[in-house]
Amino acid sequence: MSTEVIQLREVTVSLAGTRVLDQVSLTVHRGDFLAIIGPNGGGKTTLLRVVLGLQPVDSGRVRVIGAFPGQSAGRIGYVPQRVDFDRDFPVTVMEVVLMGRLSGKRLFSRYSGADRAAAEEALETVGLLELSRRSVGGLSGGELQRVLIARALCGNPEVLLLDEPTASVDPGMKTSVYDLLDRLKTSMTIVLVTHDTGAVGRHVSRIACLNCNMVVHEGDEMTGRMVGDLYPYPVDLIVHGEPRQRILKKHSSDD
Ligand SMILES: Nc1ncnc2c1ncn2[C@@H]1O[C@H](COP(=O)(O)OP(=O)(O)OP(=O)(O)O)[C@@H](O)[C@H]1O
Repeated sequence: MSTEVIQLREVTVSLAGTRVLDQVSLTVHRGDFLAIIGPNGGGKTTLLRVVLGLQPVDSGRVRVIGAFPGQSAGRIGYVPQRVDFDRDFPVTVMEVVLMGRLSGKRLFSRYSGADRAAAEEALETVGLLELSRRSVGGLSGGELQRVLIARALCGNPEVLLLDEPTASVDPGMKTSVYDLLDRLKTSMTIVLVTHDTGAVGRHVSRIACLNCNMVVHEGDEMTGRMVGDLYPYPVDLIVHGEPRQRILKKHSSDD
């Protein structure tokens, strides 16, 4: 059985006349934990949308779990970068998480006991089971982020795609999101889009740098040179849990 779960070959995408992805090739294997980093507008969200089948490509080949993108919907969990919803809309945490079970269901069909059990398990995994009856409108940004992760987990996906899940959370919550991903990576393939250049190195198995073109680094080591090549401005590498001076010394000796 092939271990390739995501395969992009020379994929090019243009939006409003501008090339956003240029001949991007990427292979993600079963069990990988891949981080995609890159500057704003570098094409990271577009690439996830291509994998999800939400963004057609101009040219190139895309396969997701052996099928065309969009045909493996129930097997891919997606945590979007932003969710715009009316905070006054009366919907509970449990109801949002249950939406993760909608794939493959007929419209207006009821949730089963198995759906509810899966939703409870997903909420337990992200540590929010006690909030299941709360309205999502009253959640903090970090809590909402974990609810969205639970919604993605609720469908028991083989592959989890996350678009900047730590963008709006404090350092403590960030650590708890990474702890959660560390636990999940033993049972699923994870692709994480992030700007946490300092944090990813200690969690992921590979790092891909995307700025219209893609460079994949076979290893979890984030070096000053990698980051310097990617961003058009100076970036400090600060690895969580290590003193800043030690990191800067380590990475300046890489260069
Ligand atoms: N629907 C659209 N129409 C036109 N241009 C778009 C559209 N969606 C995205 N773009 C442009 O494509 C480029 C890539 O966007 P994308 O959201 O993929 O970048 P990103 O790397 O995820 O950025 P960020 O780190 O800021 O989230 C940006 O310049 C963006 O303005």
